[in-house]
Amino acid sequence: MSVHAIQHPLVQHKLGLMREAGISTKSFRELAGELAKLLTYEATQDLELQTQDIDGWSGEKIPVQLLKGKKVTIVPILRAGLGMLDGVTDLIPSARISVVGLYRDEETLEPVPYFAKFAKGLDERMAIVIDPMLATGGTMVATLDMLRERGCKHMKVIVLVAAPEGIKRVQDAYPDIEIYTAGVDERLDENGYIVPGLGDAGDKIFGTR
Ligand SMILES: O=P(O)(O)OC[C@H]1O[C@H](OP(=O)(O)OP(=O)(O)O)[C@H](O)[C@@H]1O
Ligand SMILES: O=c1cc[nH]c(=O)[nH]1
Ligand SMILES: [Mg+2]
Repeated sequence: MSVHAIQHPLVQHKLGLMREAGISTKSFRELAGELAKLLTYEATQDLELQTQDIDGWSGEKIPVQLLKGKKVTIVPILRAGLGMLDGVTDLIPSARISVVGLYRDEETLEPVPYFAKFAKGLDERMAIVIDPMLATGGTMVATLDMLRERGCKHMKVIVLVAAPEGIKRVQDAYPDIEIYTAGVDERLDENGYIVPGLGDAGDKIFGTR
């Protein structure tokens, strides 16, 4: 598995703004969407192209490079993953969307699933799982397990911030998966929050803090 920690100046700037303690819901939400878009650009660099002849403006046939039409499903993890969804669909507008709902139990830090609705034909699709936070990794591994159980063979992960502990947990369970992130942070605190992190991303996106 590779971890792609994107160093692009726009990515680092936007991530820096999101870390500000007093950030408004509006700004946090906007930045989450913008970062999701930039990370999607990075995560789709290996999509295959094929040459097709089209009618050009001059009346001549011209060869152009178009996407080969790999089927994609985007998988937002409720709630916080919804804050990234528009950014991803801006770049992959024809993708099917599979939604999973899991929350992290505050005491045990283990994921509790409460919703799942998947696109058809997962065995033929690349799944891009989106969630702002990869903390202990429990939620992400549970989501990848659900996809794998339904036949999905090609999965990628986009998170805004990842903790080393979460990366290791995903890596141990899914050695081949690629993770795209704006930041690999230092550690988890005693409550399982990423430090320096972003705080509770779901609460900040939905304004429920
Ligand atoms: O890596 P983990 O330790 O499993 O933690 C990460 C999960 O925790 C947060 O969700 P939360 O449980 O707060 O739910 P929410 O999106 O509804 O706020 C976050 O959005 C991830 O889904
Ligand atoms: O730092 C963290 C960890 C889990 N969930 C969050 O929203 N933030
Ligand atoms: Mg939350």
